[in-house]
Order: sequence, then C-alpha cells, then structure tokens
Amino acid sequence: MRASSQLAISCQNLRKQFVLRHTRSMKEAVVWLLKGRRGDLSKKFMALTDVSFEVNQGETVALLGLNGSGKSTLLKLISGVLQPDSGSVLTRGRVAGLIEVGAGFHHDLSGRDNVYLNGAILGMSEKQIDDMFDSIVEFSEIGEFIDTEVKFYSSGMYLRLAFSIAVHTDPEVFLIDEILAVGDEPFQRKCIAKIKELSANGKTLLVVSHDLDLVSTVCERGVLLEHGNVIMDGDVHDVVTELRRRSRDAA
Ligand SMILES: Nc1ncnc2c1ncn2[C@@H]1O[C@H](COP(=O)(O)OP(=O)(O)OP(=O)(O)O)[C@@H](O)[C@H]1O
Repeated sequence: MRASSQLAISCQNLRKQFVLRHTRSMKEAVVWLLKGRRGDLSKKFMALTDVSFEVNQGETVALLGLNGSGKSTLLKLISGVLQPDSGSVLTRGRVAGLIEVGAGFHHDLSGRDNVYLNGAILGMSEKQIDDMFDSIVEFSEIGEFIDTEVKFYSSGMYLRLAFSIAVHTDPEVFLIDEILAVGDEPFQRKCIAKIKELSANGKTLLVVSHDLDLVSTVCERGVLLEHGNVIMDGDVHDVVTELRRRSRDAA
C-alpha cells in the first residue's frame, strides 16, 4: 500500500493483543462450563494499545523503551510480519526488514540459494541478483561458506548474509531490530558505517536498540514506547535522556 507523498511510514491507531494462555485449570474450565461458557478463558496481553506515528522519507528514527514496551511488535507490524488487530500501516517504497536473525532464510538451502530466495522476496529480479551476487558475498565476508547450508551458520553469519542482502536490495525504508548485537565488533562497525551511508543517501531508517549511544549517533529522532503507548517523540538525545531517567527510576 502507498501513503501520501513525503511519508515513508504511517501508523494509525495500531492495536495488537497477544493470547498468552489458551486454557486454564480444570476447575476454571468447569466453572466456565457451568456458567454457560460465558466469558473468555484465554489470558490476553495488550502489546500495543493505540499507536499512531509517522516517519517522513529520509528520517532516522530510534524506537526506544524498556523491555516489553512493544518496540519489536511495532516493527513487525510495519514490516508486515504481523498484522494489527486494528489500525493501519502504510509504507512507501521498498521496505527491508532485519528483524529476527535468520528469519526468511530456508535452513536446508545453502547461503547461495538463500541469497536468490531472499533477493526475490525483497523484490529483486534474478538478473539483478546475478549482478550483485559477488558484492553481496564480499560484504558479508561469508567466503567459502556461501555453499554451506545455512543451518550450519552461526548467528553472526546469518546476520552478515541477511544484512548484506538487505542493503544490496537498495531499500527505501530500512527496519532494524537489535540484531546488530550478534555481529562481532568489526562487522558491527561495518554495518553502522553502511547504515550511516544509507541515511546520508536519504533512506529512511527505523532502528530498535538498547544501545543508546549507538542510536544517538545513527538516529536524529526518538520515539519512546511504554506499555504499548508512545509517550514521547522528539530529538533522539532528549528521548534517550528521558529513557535513562525512567530506567534509573525503575531500578
Ligand atoms: N507472539 C507473542 N505472543 C505472546 N506475547 C507476545 C508475543 N510477542 C510479544 N509478546 C509480548 O508483547 C510484549 C511486547 O513485546 P515486544 O517484543 O514488542 O517488546 P520490546 O519492547 O521489543 O521488548 P525488548 O526490549 O525486550 O525486546 C511483551 O510483553 C511480550 O511478551
């Protein structure tokens, strides 16, 4: 779906609830039956209550918040991995999501086959992938392991290949969730340099990370989530300061 001109991402009134437990004890089930099956036996958790925010093309935004505040859920709704219970998500241009390490890879296929599979999923033609294949492998530093089945890859190797494929698809919008943490330091530095290059080229970035120093250097804007609500949206330094204050209070 497409949003209006300048917007890269538009989220309106997003709500997402998860079912935590489908059944209760035998006693609870009997009571429920005796009451004529009224009510709901499952336990639910509201991960996102009513989230609205917009990101313009070229903006670099950090999604911040304490554990369980709803950051990853929001990123998954934007990438389309999850569907909201209500509300809408619109994105403009090609969206590349690095959300879960290894997600989107077929474990029984080699790295090479996964490059073609993922490239196609991200909207590249076979010819485009042919042309970029060597560059993808070179950036990933996977080397001779490119013909090994990815089920034998370490989490760092998954990240290297997934990151390399994603940046080579030349996305307009790049969604990154924490995964950089599994890369070793030299590769992390390389990813961060690449992310800064994407941003300098006017790409839109939405980053989830607990590395507040990192997001302060990569992002301009911060959006702070708490219990599934946006409670602050502004300059990343101000939002990081507020999150640090709340983290101290929570300790
Ligand atoms: N598939 C799921 N089923 C049930 N509950 C879920 C599911 N996914 C997320 N949740 C719950 O929703 C809440 C928000 O999770 P989410 O992963 O979005 O938080 P987060 O802000 O990214 O947290 P963290 O900083 O720990 O990564 C959490 O309480 C989590 O347990």
